[in-house]
Amino acid sequence: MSETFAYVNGRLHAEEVDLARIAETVGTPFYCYSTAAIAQRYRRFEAAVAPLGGRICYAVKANSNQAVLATLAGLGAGADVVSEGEARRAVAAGVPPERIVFSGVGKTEAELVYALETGIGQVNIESERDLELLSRLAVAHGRHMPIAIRVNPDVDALTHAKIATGKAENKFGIDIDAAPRVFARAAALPGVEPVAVALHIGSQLTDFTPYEQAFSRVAELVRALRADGIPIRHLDLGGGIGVSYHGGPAPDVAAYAEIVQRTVGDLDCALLFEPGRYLVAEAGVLVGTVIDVKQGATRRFVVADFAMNDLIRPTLYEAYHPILPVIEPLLGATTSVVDVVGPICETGDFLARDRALPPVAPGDLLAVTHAGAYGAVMSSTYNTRPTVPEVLVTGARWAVVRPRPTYDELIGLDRMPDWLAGDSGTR
Ligand SMILES: Cc1ncc(COP(=O)(O)O)c(C=O)c1O
Ligand SMILES: N[C@@H](CCCC[NH3+])C(=O)O
Repeated sequence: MSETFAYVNGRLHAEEVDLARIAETVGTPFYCYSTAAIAQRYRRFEAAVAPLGGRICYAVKANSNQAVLATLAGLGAGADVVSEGEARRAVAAGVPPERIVFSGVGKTEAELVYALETGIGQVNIESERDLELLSRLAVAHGRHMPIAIRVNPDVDALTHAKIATGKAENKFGIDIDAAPRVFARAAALPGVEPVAVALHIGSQLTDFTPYEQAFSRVAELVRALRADGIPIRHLDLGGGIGVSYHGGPAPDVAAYAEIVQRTVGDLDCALLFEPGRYLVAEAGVLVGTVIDVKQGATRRFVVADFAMNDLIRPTLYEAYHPILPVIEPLLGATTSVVDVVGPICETGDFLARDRALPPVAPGDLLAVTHAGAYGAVMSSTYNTRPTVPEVLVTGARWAVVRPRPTYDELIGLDRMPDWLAGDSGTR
């Protein structure tokens, strides 16, 4: 857990704010983010990569709340986006368009037009179709777009299969062996200027060996491209640095920077990094209330008011998130092994399985930690549960940065077709 979440007088705080106080006001469940934790991670990453000439474009997908984006923009971050929606979020939060990189498989024509009209700084090309379409649209709009071509280096990122992106069988990027041909085509096309090689091999990397392999392959490619007369000036090395969900030593960003230096440091390229999880995962907790504690025939269940629709990572990736009581347990309290589950009608609705927890009772507050990345952004309203509100803390101040919708707002998103609405409806 981040050091900015700690027990103070036996109550879990986010910086100087008592989480139980937020719960009284906002109700549960809610996400709570710490500005200090975000800033600390950002500065740590920046200190490691700035000496290499590296810039940071925060991967908006990890947590796209406007207040989080504005916090990171205020620290100097650009943004890595994968949809027009994310680009619009970044711009609205104050990220200058020229500091936005537009990545992603399957960009639509409308999204590329948006990128051109908004002055987005760089588009990362993921296919030959992307390239041809962007060139045509750029010419039609009288624009000139710097591009990176994202290569797929066929490297095993040694992470969960659902979040590995750099193996040949994954949908991402262009096969690295085909890259020289695609770069040559890009150099010949009007409206686009291939200036960078991009890659992103996966998420939640804790062993950095795959970076070493992938970056070495990219260095070889850059030398080959330059020999072909294509002046690569930038490298976009993606994100993926993991965090320690189990509380062990955190993956060391200085060791990562050392690999970057060793593999691509002599290419005289400006470097761009797209960290997401590293900057925000440990900066967030999901707080909920225990509704019930029930003993099944073979297992004991702690049923809380947070669920898989609020934080889907345990269900989707068998991910481990620590869970702490908000009121500190007595020293030496005995623990028992429980499943922490939500109220959703799915067997897969769990936040933790076989977890040793101190005694909890209905009404107690629990905090799921390391929940700042891929938490709220992946939430849904399944079972017609209102999306979980988000709170941002700084020092002793806090604010709701995304309110919980009312049931009327939630249900009111639906529309009745005329044959069901009003007097003429037949039911
Ligand atoms: C292109 C790209 N860049 C950056 C990221 C950020 O990844 P992470 O949150 O693992 O740093 C992702 C997601 O994995 C991505 O797809
Ligand atoms: N959603 C994933 C990370 C995906 C990264 C996107 N490229 C997670 O929660 O771990």
